[in-house]
Amino acid sequence: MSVSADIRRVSVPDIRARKGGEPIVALTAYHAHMARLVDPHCDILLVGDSLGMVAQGLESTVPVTLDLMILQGQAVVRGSRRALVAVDLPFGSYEESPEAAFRTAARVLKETGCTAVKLEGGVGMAETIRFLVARGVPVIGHVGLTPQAINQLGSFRARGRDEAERQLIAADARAVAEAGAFCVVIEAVAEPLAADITRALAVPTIGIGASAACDGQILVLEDMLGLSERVPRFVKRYAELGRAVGEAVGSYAAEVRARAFPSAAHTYGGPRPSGPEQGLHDGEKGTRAE
Ligand SMILES: Nc1nc(=O)c2c([nH]1)NC[C@@H]1CN(c3ccc(C(=O)N[C@@H](CCC(=O)O)C(=O)O)cc3)CN21
Ligand SMILES: CC(C)C(=O)C(=O)O
Ligand SMILES: [Mg+2]
Repeated sequence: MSVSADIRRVSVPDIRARKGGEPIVALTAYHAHMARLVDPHCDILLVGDSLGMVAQGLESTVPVTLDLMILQGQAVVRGSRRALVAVDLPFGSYEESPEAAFRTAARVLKETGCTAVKLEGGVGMAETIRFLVARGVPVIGHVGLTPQAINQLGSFRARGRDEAERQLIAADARAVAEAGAFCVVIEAVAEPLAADITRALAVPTIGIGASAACDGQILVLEDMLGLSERVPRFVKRYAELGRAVGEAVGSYAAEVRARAFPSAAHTYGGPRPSGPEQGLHDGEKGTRAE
């Protein structure tokens, strides 16, 4: 029997209640296997549209489709049990009208089983956020650097570099919070602005390249694991998994070429697989939910 049946997911009120308290830990996840590994440590798993750049090799998040977000959202919900799962609404799926946004968000909630959606934008999206929240869709706001606007912005640079732009970003954050967003992602702004916004809002702020002044932090998982080729300057690499993958695959390739793999232990009709070489299989058995 599963011991997990009584583990309740982090809820929207749980996140709201973290304002000014213990920092919120969030990471992106796109796949069931990574969700399973990350879930025990996180409050929020975001199925970010950055998956288009990280997993699809795209130059920006603009081409990411709703169908892709739903497929990966399903995988992350299946792979997790504790964290709140939120899914990014991709470019073109929500901006046209509050009604269009609701249809999109309803599909995401119904087809993935996630708890919340995230959408980019500030003052211009406040009416849409109010419309969604009034109809049972929890919304995470996203202000500062909004990557879906890359064609207007020109580059993924830090935002709020002059006072006028800082005022606009602060107004965006206030507008999405007042419209009912239960937390707000602030991307790529300097600490004083992030601190001002965090003080001004009644809901938690979650920073990415927005300093320790925020109520929580989020990073793209592949970036902090050392799997991404290039990372924004605000990323700290907590592991070098890219190197580990290269080494493992190099060993495999060398053994295949030398006919050292597969040995008898990994061949049907040979000795039963057991011992330290089989550690991966043993380990998986021990942590399965069923
Ligand atoms: N892998 C990945 N990680 C991310 O954090 C991320 C994505 N992808 N895709 C969507 C957005 C884009 N993001 C980015 C991407 C690059 C920088 C960056 O390196 N900025 C440089 C300046 C780059 C320039 O001037 O063109 C900087 O120093 O801030 C910042 C945020 C954050 N998001
Ligand atoms: C980095 C976060 C905030 C995001 O929007 C994404 O991964 O798409
Ligand atoms: Mg995103």
